[in-house]
Amino acid sequence: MDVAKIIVDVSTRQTNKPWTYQIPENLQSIVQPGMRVQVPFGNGGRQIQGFVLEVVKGETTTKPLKPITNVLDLEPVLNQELLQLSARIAEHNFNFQINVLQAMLPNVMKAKYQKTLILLNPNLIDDNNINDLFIDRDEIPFELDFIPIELMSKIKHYQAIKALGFKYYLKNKAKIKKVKKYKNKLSSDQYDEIRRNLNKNAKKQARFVTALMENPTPDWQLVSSLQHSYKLTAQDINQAVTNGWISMTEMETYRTPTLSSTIQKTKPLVLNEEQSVAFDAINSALNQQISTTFLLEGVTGSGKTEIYLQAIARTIEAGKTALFLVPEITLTPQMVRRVKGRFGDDVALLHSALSDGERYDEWRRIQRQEVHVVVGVRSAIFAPLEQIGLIIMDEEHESSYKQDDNPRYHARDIASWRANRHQAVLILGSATPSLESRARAQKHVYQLLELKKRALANPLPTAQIIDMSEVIKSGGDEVFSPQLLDQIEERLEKKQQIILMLNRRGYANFMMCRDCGYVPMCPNCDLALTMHKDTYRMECHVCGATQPIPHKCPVCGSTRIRPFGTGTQKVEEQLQDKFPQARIIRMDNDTTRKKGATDRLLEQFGQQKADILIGTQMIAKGLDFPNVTLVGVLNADTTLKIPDYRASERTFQLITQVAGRAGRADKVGNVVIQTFNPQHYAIKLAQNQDYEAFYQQEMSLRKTWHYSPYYYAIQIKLTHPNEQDVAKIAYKIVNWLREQIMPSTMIFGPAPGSIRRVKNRYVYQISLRFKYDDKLEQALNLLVNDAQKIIDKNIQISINRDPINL
Ligand SMILES: Nc1ncnc2c1ncn2[C@@H]1O[C@H](COP(=O)(O)OP(=O)(O)OP(=O)(O)O)[C@@H](O)[C@H]1O
Ligand SMILES: [Zn+2]
Ligand SMILES: [Zn+2]
Repeated sequence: MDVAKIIVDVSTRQTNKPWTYQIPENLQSIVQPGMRVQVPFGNGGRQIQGFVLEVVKGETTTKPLKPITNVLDLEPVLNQELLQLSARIAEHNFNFQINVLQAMLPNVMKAKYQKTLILLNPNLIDDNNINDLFIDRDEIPFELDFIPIELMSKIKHYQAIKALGFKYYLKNKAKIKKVKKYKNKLSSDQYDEIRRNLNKNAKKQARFVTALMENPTPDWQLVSSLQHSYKLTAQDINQAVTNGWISMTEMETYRTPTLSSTIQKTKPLVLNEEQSVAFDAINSALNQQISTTFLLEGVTGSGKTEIYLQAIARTIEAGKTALFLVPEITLTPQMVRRVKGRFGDDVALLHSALSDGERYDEWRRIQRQEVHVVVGVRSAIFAPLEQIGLIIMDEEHESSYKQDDNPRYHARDIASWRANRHQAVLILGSATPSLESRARAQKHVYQLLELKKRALANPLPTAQIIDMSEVIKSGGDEVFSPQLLDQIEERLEKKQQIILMLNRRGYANFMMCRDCGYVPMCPNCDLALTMHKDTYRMECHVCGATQPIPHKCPVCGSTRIRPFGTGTQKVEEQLQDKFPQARIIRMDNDTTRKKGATDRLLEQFGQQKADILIGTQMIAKGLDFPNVTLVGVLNADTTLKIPDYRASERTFQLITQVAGRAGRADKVGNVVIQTFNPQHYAIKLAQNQDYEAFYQQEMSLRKTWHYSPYYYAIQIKLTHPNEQDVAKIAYKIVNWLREQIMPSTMIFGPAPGSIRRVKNRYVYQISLRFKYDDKLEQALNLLVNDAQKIIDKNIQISINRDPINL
């Protein structure tokens, strides 16, 4: 018998393994590894989606096997490389393999299920309300729109006596977009004759036939443009088909993402000396086809992007493909322009601002090997490119490369695995590399390439630190220091542009009663609710619970209940008050929510339709506007207060990056850094953009405290509805682990989670730190897969390697 090993679409520990199914006769020549299939699962005969990992011919089995119901693809959607990668990622990060497989594909290829209620035996039903449901049909969708909730207990009863039953459907959401196209069927002479024989009043038809006569169609043409140009209705077109004037067909088309304006074609620049040295090293690795990882450490504005582009060009010339990762969608519009400007339609885009349909179509262009270059965010690391010659990770230090939620993974690990498999070159680029990458370069695991000067030999901006406690002591403004105001005024006069950043990371926009200190909290989680002005609600960022914004304190009745901390919108208002003539663009979550908004706002700023760009950390990276000469960091230190050992690193990176937006072309740039911690080393070293000094200092602290990159970290999170139980279980697990893993591995905790309760479940954490432990991965996979069975069925365990938030 032919069988298939299949990963099924059920995310539980018990199902997280390949299941064996029989391949029925009619599917034997079709089913291949990497295809999505429909299979029955469990006792209810429920139909679900699965991924074929492996096909085994002529297997002898003792047990009867369930057969595959149907295939959902005619060709594999995942190749061998990605199938193998999915297993490796799942194991390394303690994920369910199904979640990894799904993350590798566009959203629309995820299964969508529908459940229906069916009438099995009408004779057994004596309830009129139930009978009414089935008056004109014997199957209805099992949804509240169709079934009143008060009938549920009766439905359960009839289901028990087999009068009613359920049926499950698996739907394919992946829709291919089609367009109508036409071709002429006749010769010019024939059209001419038709035209002459037309009735004198048939003016429109005459126009139509003339158009066909004068426009020969060697290829299929869009019907819509014909309709548009000659003002024809769908009926006119159908009539023409019936008359035998044209033939018509439906063809597949791609939904291509558009930008707000056209992209200028660009040519390679002549590299400066530092760039040439770096490029030559990369180029020779590309030629030798030996998998090499480069850390390209280049100060802001040093021209890293130009090196990427020229390396991509070489890769394409060699007949290979390139994968270019960028951190966040905000960075993408400018970067996309630069890549598309060089490589045009040879580029596919994968980022979250695309619609589902566009994403699916871009993915299919890659899958069919129609493009050589893919630009995308984190999940684009799964792009189904073959023949990869080059992988680039721009701003490699960015925490958004780590997916901290199911399925967990770090794009950098995957980039390195894929580069290895393809004998490809991997470039990690940044002005402020992660300490982990910089340390690997120190040990020659990565090859370090440095760009110490800006591309146009222009100086780095000079920066000034302002002590905000001094400003406030002398009666100044909390948001704008006099020094910053002076500089803004000066730039406005000179018609130069300004970028202001309000650092909101680790900064909650919550409400507080000024009289009794009451803060509105989430009823399910131990967390303050955050205010959202656009929706006029208080929202919980963890569980999504919402409430109206309170106008009166529910505890003491005071009306002095107000937002705590300053939002971008408020800062914008204050700024506009001070500089009524200034044109301001604000970029934050509220103004960039709409599709294409980021691109549009940045375009406006680039065309100098505004003087000041004010925003959250989303404006800190990658922007390249020549006329910006002043950058203001309004509150440098909010990131310093995050309870995370990376707080200093994040602060240093953020300030250095945003400061680097100033003076990138021919004008000298200035930076004003407002802070309450003017003596902090992260801030002082960011002032001079001195990455190497920061690296040295931070590394010695990390060593002292046993943190990354000296030690790896893994965090185990346990949740349970009962607070005492979770604590007891946590201690049990620690004792068990002690026996399984190497003695050199340090175990911290258990301790209550930093948020004690989430979605009504109590949280406990255990942290592990280790340099090397070859028993750990296996022990943790065992724990995660079997804990519910062995320990307690209510416990939920998640394990996070190198967590972003400790
Ligand atoms: N060889 C060159 N000749 C002329 N101009 C160059 C050259 N290389 C780069 N530039 C220009 O210098 C500016 C800065 O380059 P780029 O944006 O690539 O720097 P970057 O290192 O990626 O910066 P950041 O890390 O700050 O985003 C750009 O406007 C770019 O067009
Ligand atoms: Zn109060
Ligand atoms: Zn909540």
